[in-house]
Amino acid sequence: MSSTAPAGALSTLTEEQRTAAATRDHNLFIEAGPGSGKTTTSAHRFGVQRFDPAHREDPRAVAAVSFTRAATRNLRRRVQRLWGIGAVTWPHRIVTLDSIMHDVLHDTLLAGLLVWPNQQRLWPDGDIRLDVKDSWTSFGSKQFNRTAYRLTVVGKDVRIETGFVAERRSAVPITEILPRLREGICTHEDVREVLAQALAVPEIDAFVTSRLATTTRALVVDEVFDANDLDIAVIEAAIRGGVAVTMVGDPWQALYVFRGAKPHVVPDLIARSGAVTASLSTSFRWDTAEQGRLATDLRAGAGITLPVDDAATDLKDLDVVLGLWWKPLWDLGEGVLPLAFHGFKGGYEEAAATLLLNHVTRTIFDLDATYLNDALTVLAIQDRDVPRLLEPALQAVAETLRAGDKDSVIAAYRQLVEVIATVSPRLLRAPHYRHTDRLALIQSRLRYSGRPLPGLTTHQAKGGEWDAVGVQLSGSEREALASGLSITEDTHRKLYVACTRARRRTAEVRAFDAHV
Ligand SMILES: Nc1ncnc2c1ncn2[C@@H]1O[C@H](COP(=O)(O)OP(=O)(O)OP(=O)(O)O)[C@@H](O)[C@H]1O
Repeated sequence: MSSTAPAGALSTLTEEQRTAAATRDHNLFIEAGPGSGKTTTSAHRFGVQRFDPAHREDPRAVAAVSFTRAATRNLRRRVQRLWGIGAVTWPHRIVTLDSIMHDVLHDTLLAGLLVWPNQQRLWPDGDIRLDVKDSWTSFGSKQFNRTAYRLTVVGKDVRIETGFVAERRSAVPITEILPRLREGICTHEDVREVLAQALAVPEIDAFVTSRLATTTRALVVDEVFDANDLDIAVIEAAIRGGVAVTMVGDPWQALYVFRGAKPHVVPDLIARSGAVTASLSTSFRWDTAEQGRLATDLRAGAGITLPVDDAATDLKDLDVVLGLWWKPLWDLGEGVLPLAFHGFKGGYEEAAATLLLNHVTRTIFDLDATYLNDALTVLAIQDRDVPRLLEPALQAVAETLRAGDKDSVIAAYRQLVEVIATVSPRLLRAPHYRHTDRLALIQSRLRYSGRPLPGLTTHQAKGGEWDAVGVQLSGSEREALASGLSITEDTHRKLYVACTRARRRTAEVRAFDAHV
């Protein structure tokens, strides 16, 4: 294994970026606004620490974590481009924080500090292998029901508690879940639940701290303002263990409050860690004075009004349209093709339509539909190559839609049902407007005379940049921009992220009838 870093990897950085990437300060906080090179600098810092000659013989890992797979992939790609493929060979790695949590829980079970339900029978030779899934939907469809379960830590035992919630809601019934839990299968959510309780036990907390210290010498935490309580507890355990922790983020771009992110407590974490702050003051994103001014004004809380583009006529000047929600993006008309119908709910018909949407977005934009993986999981399709293998069959469905009128939607739906039956055990229901409506949405985009623009929500756009960005706004979002954004408001931060993705120009996009 080579320990030599590519020469001159830092030469393209500004003085500020270079200092942040190469400083010998043990704990570091890299603070910066949009486009100032946070990801670029994180990728450099990862390599500097990975190839540090002082640690040539050190067996411990340099790790970088982010909160989403997309952000992790982006950082890994940049590190490999800068430092070569060998930069992330074992034990060094760039993974989601969920993956670190899984490792930590696994080690805690292996050390005998926690005992999984049915552990003796499951892994009699002590070779513990939890099988952690994204969700339960690959094992059964969501149904309206009241059954619920929770994993609790009682002494050393992980126990399964069952019961009922007050209101029926769409969820996989626990009759599908309980046998799997006893087979050592669980979800990332379960891992988090167990770990959060386990870390309250001083002996386990001490074990996790020392485990992190003995396996990891440096940790880069990307987008630290998206951390929730458990994330913060694990980062803090690493700091206590003496791991060199670099925290990178912009408090204005914290978007994951719905997943429990606590952007307001991160400054305390940084203060407690004794991290030195490195600020990156120059943004490389803005190619026009207008876009630079917009970003500065938004951050200063000044009111702004975006120029308005007509969704019927002006889209050709844009590269992408962003919105806070999926549905209003579809409402902009056939010139915008969003990468998802709505937040993924887990139905079979929805998953089938998502596979078709993915075929269309791949063909037109070379981009995956946002919930492709969820769709494959729900349809119990293990082979991730299936979307590629289905291309000719899905193209035939798309042709039926493109060539036909409204009535062809039902024919296309039946055709799609047959295609899915070749790769999935799930049975799709007969045509119903709730299922065929999604195909009608795709049909209008296929029949559009021009090339539609991709529509993304702010969450998908985070970390991305384009020349010209259209933003879809509701009345209250427009008013929020006009009266000035506040960093403490979740919606305002989403608007801030949407309006700071463009290099050259940001415009509001409205459907034609919204003008009158
Ligand atoms: N020193 C530099 N010289 C030239 N271009 C740079 C430099 N640093 C970063 N860039 C470019 O600036 C753009 C933004 O960089 P990057 O994505 O790292 O910023 P960021 O702070 O992570 O952005 P955001 O917070 O908005 O996601 C990229 O196109 C990157 O290549």
